Amino acid sequence: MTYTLILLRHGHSDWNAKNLFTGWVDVDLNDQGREEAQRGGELLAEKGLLPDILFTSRLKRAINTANIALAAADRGWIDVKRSWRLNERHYGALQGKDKAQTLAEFGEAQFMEWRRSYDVPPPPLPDDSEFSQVGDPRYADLGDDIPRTECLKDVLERLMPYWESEIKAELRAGKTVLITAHGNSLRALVKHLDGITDQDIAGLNIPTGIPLVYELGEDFKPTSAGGTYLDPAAAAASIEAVKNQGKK
Ligand SMILES: O=C(O)[C@@H](CO)OP(=O)(O)O
Repeated sequence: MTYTLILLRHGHSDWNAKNLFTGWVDVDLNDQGREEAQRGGELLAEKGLLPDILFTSRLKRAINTANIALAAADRGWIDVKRSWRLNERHYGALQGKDKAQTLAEFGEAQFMEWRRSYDVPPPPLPDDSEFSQVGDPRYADLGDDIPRTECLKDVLERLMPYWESEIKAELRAGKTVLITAHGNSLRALVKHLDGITDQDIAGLNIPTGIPLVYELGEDFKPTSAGGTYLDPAAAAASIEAVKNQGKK
């Protein structure tokens, strides 16, 4: 008996196109992102991988990717659970900043430490910043625990309780689970699933809009390390593009 878990990173947003750090800022998909979501859903339908339940973050680029993909697979009716624990990593004071300008200003080592190190968060975002989420009603349940910045380790720590209690329960019940989330929240989950080291996770990037399927054993370990992208060639090209963000 294996469990089927499908991970889908949202398609391109307006801020991906503008090359800005996004984090918890609620930016919507652009036309390219909507097309990616449509293709993602078509791939699911082609392979007969039909989700029974959807988990998303509370951010509209993930919510809308899921809506479009599930409509394309005629699964728009499945139950949905949303959590801030699946949100993108809070990018702290980098939210809203241009990636190329940040690279030029701080140099490659600092830029990559902020982007991809496991345990070094960017400086915190002041509460009065236009890019802060403090006071946003959708995070009222977090009170003053709402993040002001996060490193990948912080994301893993806030994601794990949700994975353990909510997501695993649906897998255990035999449901095909779709998680539609973000580059860094999915990197955290993949790190956990594949047992990737704190060092090696720096080199792992998740492509936009391409379903990544994991078959998990009863111990929730992948039967095939790294899972399977439903369009491997498109995944490889997108991974390269994500890796090189900033170098434009
Ligand atoms: O800006 C962000 O929130 C993320 C994902 O788009 O960027 P990065 O890949 O640089 O971590």
